[in-house]
Amino acid sequence: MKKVGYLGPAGTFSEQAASRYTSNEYVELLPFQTIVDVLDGLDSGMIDKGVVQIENTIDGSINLTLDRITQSADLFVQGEITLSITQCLLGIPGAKISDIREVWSIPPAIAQCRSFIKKIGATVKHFESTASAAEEAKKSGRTDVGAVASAWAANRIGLQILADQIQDTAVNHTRFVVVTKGKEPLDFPDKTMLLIIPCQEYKGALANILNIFSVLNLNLTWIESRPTKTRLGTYQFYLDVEAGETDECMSKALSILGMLGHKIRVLGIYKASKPV
Ligand SMILES: O=C(O)C(=O)C[C@]1(C(=O)O)C=C[C@@H](O)C=C1
Repeated sequence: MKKVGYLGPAGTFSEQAASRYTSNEYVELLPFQTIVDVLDGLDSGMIDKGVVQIENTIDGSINLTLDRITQSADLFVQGEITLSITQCLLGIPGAKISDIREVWSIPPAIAQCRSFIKKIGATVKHFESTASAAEEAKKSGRTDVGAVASAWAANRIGLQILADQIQDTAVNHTRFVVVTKGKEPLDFPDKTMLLIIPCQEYKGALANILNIFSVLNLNLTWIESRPTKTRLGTYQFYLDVEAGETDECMSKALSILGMLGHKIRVLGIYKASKPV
């Protein structure tokens, strides 16, 4: 049976993403402590696929995921799933919202609920996931601690929902990518994830790169920059293009970028999915 890794423990949004993505397959879902552990597990052959968060409506891209995927030449994005995220404040049974002084969760979940946390005047403490924060809150027995996590986590871990819909915006989505080691063939892909390291030889490289996609009528659904980690002020760019790698316009874009001296790595080829 294929093994699929996700950020655990049971009760995380990542578990929901992994179980929904694989709902038509017989797979074993394996929890890991961090995103990096999931992708290390993939690299070492411990699992066949990893489902990891990459982007959120409110908090933006997850740098750890980008950096760790980039680190291994073999890791490849071959799918995506986007979840609608409703954050709740969970407390131990009997706790009251007016008692909460500390809010525990993973940094992106905290960032999604900044206004609410400010309103209740609580301090924050970071954990590796929403569910690990919820488990620790339960173990602590403290009535002044709340965890930001899902209603599903409340149910699984045995906590009470003190407030729901506490994220800053009504619409809140997190996109997860499905990563494999090596490329697996896929029918009719319609999205390509690229890493472009601009040639440092000339000015305006980014404008020039973006122009190539615009002229070829290729839509970009996501763009992120990360430091090259070699020299301050030098960046590399991550792009999701709404086209398969072998579509005519995409092939043209890739060959023009190559001719101009930019370094390109195709990080993934996959099917676009609608939020669930
Ligand atoms: O901690 C979890 O439950 C996760 O699955 C991680 C994560 C994230 O890091 O973005 C995933 C979705 C939500 O945006 C909040 C937390």
